[in-house]
Amino acid sequence: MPVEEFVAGWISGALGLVMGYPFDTVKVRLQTQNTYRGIMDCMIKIYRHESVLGFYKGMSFPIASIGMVNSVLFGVYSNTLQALTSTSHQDRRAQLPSYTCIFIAGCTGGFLQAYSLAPFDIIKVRLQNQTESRVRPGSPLPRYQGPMHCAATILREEGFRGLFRGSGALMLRDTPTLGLYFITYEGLCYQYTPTGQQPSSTTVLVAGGFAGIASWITATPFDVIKARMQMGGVKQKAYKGMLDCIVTSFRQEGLGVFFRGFTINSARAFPVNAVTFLSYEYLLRMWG
Ligand SMILES: CN(C)C(=N)NCCC[C@H](N)C(=O)O
Repeated sequence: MPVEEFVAGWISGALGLVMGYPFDTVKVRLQTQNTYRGIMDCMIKIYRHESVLGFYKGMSFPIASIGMVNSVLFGVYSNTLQALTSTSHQDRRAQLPSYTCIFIAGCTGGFLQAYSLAPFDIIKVRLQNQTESRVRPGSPLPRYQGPMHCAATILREEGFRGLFRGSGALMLRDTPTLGLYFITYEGLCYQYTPTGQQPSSTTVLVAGGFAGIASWITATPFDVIKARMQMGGVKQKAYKGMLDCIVTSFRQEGLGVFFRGFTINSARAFPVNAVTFLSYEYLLRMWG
């Protein structure tokens, strides 16, 4: 089993994360809180009340964890494709496997990444949703004082299953959309690369960026449900389950609720995934 895809996936995932983290914080706030009038209002409020550091709340932990999760995604994708088509990463540049195989491999990677992501993602979302400004002497402490404290609090108050709150929605979000993610990436690289050559850096950047946009556009409705389920145990009314979350959100806020964070998700997706795929390809070529 080629392991370099796992390592390259890890590093490239961490680089992509840093690139897109401020967008991600704004997105999570828009999806789960009703106090912001839009992207600009949210950004201005975060900056005023929490300084530039507010955009990076909870980032140290995801750098390591998202790297690991991305390593599961890219490693499982590549190894599944190899098992399905008996081709290596290099062979696949000369002859594109069928889109069905790419889709199945992407969905398999997406399914497994969802469950490895769930406990880390809930911690990220809860920390990003803390609106307290920087801690000053005398000011009340935020509910969670860091990723470890957040994990321990969830375990204590909500049990082990609490760490997997929203994981069903996360799986529904990631399985099909990651199939689409890899189809878009491989298809665009193949289309714009002369036969037998490696895709240029520009092609990889653009194909990676568009793969990110295509997948996040389709992922947004379940992304909203997932974030709300994850926050369900904190301030908002607790949902009885995913269906209750969908129905209640729709009844109270209309169809538009499922597209909350759509613009920022798409804007974030391009640079994050352009950087992720470029560093991934670069590392594999360096080791290849
Ligand atoms: C639509 N979905 C769930 C994805 N495309 N997931 C892959 C993650 C890629 C990158 N770390 C990112 O956060 O965009």
